[in-house]
Amino acid sequence: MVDGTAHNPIGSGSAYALHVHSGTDEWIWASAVAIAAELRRDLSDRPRARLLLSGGTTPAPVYRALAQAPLDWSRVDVALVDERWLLPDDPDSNAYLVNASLLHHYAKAARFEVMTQPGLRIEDVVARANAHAQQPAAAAVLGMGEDGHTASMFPGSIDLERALASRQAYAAVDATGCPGARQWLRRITLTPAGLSGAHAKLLLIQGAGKRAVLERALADGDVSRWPVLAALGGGGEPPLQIHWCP
Ligand SMILES: O=C1O[C@H](COP(=O)(O)O)[C@@H](O)[C@H](O)[C@H]1O
Repeated sequence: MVDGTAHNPIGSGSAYALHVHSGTDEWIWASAVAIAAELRRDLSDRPRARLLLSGGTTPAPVYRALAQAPLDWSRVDVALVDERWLLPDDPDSNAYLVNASLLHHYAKAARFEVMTQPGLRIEDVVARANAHAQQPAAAAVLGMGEDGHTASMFPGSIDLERALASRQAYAAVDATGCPGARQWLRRITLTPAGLSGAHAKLLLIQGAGKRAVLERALADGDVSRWPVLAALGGGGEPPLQIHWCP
């Protein structure tokens, strides 16, 4: 494990811990065990625990492993770090991914707060997400794109600065300007303000390409170029736990 401070835009202190795993299986199980430990910790001293999950192409195997953790899932609220402006039954939505990969085995008993619903405007969705975010998260599980985006905070997008500066936990964003957002330009994202209350933050990444992106981001230190830096801890916040494998 490597501890690092790098250029931390948020404050001083240990900003991250890098856990290097030898291969995919170890990465899957270590990440799942780490998330389960955070849930167990919150469940031991409060009635309910909140888990924030990302979508994308990376985390599904971790969620499938996490579903097998013997926790009191009936006391767990699962919510999303971000969502594309799609309904939960759309296979390209992050809700669909979480539903398909996590909500099985023991985790079937969890309560899943989807963001989007037929008839709700994006402003309503954000208002509801902000109301739910009053409950601090036991853990926020983040991903990172090859462009350095995390959640739906995309470098070069027209709404990035507004999301970074938001005092609300969630914001509606237009990701126009960043090709990494692909065709899903309208999105809802957790903001740095929303992330700051999480009791633990994990970043799950795989592959040499993403490791190189992470190292460039840490060396550069500019959160506008590398929104993943918004996830760094320090200054009293828990360090970001980065789980990586080749
Ligand atoms: O669009 C998104 O991308 C990121 C990273 O996804 P990946 O496919 O590179 O793993 C993801 O964390 C986020 O939730 C999602 O909306």
